[in-house]
Amino acid sequence: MSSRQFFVGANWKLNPCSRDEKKKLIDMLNNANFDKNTEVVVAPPTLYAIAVADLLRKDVKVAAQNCYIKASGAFTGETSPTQLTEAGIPYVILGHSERRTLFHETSSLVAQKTRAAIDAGLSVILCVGETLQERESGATDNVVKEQLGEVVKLVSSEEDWSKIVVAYEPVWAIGTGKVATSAQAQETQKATRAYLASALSPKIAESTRIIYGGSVNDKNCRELATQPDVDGFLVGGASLTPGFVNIVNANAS
Ligand SMILES: O=C(CO)COP(=O)(O)O
Repeated sequence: MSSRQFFVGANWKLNPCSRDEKKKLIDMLNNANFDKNTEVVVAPPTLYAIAVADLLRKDVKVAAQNCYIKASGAFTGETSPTQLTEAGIPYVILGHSERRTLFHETSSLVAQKTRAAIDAGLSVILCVGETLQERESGATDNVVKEQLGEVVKLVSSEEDWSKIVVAYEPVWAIGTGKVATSAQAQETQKATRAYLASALSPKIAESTRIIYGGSVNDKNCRELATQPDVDGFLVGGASLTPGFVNIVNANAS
């Protein structure tokens, strides 16, 4: 049994749209019985982050879904990591595959964002993962290494890595209902930890939480949670449903 604290993140993506839906989700979270040993983080759309943080129980933290590399300046439409810190938002998701694909974020930019976020005092949920084509061609571990390698160039101290949760999210499993098997998640997450050990240090590798994301639901979460290198989940669609409570409690005995 590892000493890493189980971590479950809710990535609401661009949901919900109405105030009513938002209130329902917050009520669901506030009334839930969560395992005390699990760290729970909710990432609403940035526009709602402050309001959600105000309304949410205080043992659940709030994350933004993205931020820029600069604190301020002429960068229309962006959110600065310093502004997030000032607003009392402790976490940010970076490198999500939707941002890499739809908004053309490179691994180098994601690494710069990670550096800037940590410098501003934020913790980072750093997403990595391969496409179906990359998995089928046997490139999974190399893709994850390349994505993490850019971050390792800019972020290498033990203190900085204590602020990072790595989210392994195979692109083919996101929003498709096609969850990775627990063996697939374990294999890639074990390889990811081995990479962190060789690129940084065994100590950093051992203490960094590596979570799984991609079609996690309240049916498949318990089996995934039994894997030694699965330290939690980043949940999309199912985080908008009452089943999210069971996912948070997937590691509870
Ligand atoms: O992208 C995800 C979490 O960041 C996963 O999304 P789904 O759980 O909807 O597959």
